[in-house]
Amino acid sequence: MSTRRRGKPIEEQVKGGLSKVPKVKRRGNPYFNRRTALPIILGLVLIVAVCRKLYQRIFQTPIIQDALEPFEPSPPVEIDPDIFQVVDIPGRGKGLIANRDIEPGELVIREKPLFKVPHSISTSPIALIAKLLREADASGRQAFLDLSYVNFPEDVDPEEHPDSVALAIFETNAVAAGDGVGIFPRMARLNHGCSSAFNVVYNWRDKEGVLVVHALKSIKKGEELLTTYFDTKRPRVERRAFLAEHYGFNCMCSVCSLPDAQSVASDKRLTQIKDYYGRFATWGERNITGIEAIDAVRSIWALEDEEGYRSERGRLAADAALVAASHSDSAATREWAKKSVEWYGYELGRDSLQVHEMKGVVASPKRHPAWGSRERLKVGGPGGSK
Ligand SMILES: C[S@@+](CC[C@H](N)C(=O)[O-])C[C@H]1O[C@@H](n2cnc3c(N)ncnc32)[C@H](O)[C@@H]1O
Repeated sequence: MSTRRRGKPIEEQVKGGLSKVPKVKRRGNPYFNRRTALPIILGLVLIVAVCRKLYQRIFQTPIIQDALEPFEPSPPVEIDPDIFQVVDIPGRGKGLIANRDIEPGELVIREKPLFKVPHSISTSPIALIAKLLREADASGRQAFLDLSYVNFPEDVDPEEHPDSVALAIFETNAVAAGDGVGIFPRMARLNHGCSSAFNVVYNWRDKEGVLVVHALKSIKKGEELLTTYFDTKRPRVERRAFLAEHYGFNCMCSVCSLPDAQSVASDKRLTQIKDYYGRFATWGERNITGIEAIDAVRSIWALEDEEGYRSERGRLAADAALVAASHSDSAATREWAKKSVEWYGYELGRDSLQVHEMKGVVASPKRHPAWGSRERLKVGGPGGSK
């Protein structure tokens, strides 16, 4: 079907209509005409460039890109091969147990995908996964087939339908990896915990083509390493329903098994955190002031401290730095950027691109790309009053 609009051809419309509109006479400028315009513009560009250089020299505020070397992934950090062991855990299948105390920010897994499936595919997923498995080497294929799976129809015999089993394994274990979804057999043994219960976070690094897992909190020897399978900032009843449907288990993590009164208090905090995130986002639409936006960030931080929720803080502090920079609050931009460096460091690694970028903001707040894009305002740093 044609998408062209019906109507008179444009020439006819112009002929009959536009020619009748009286022409507005252009005012002539004796100093600014076609002949003089180019040299004037070039002159202005030159003056601006010279002023900018002078300004940078006087105030020593090199732009972020100049202040730091361009980001290059550092050589892989060596991981202690015995940092955890894979063991059977009653009621959870296999899981990872720390063999020693682990510090926040420590790298525990760095893994290339066994294979990746793009977000949009033209063939059937079952056929694609079967093909990718055939292409994997024997040990990779075995590692994949050893993984657990759920939600397999009871009336179907797995022995007779190996391709359907492969799809179920994929659905139970695949995680986001840039432009696709990947299988990482070592990481896939991580079990789930909600809210304050998870202590490691995984993250895909596009430039390196690897998945990294860092400790978000200190983990004691003998403790289980737990990640989170989804955004758990919602009430227990909803979390459990989601996990039962998608992962086939009734969550009994330390947060889901809190006594009722404490669980209600935790649910309330998680809901409030989510609401404050929603409020914070409205600063983008100018519905709240920069001061109110920073207040929302402080409220999130305080509620998370109470809850023991530690994730996403690098990003939150980076967003607060953006608000502060937009309102030209240099001290606050730097303080929030410092927080961001610290928390991105735990969650994504001290060698991550995000830490590198936020170090640039700490070094030179006024060179934040959002600097001065809103009215001047003292919004305050993380230590300011609520
Ligand atoms: C990605 S796998 C994790 C590793 C898995 N336990 C194994 O043995 O390979 C996901 C599955 O692990 C189990 N699982 C994960 N977290 C759990 C938890 N907190 N409690 C019970 N089972 C859990 C569920 O069966 C889930 O479908």
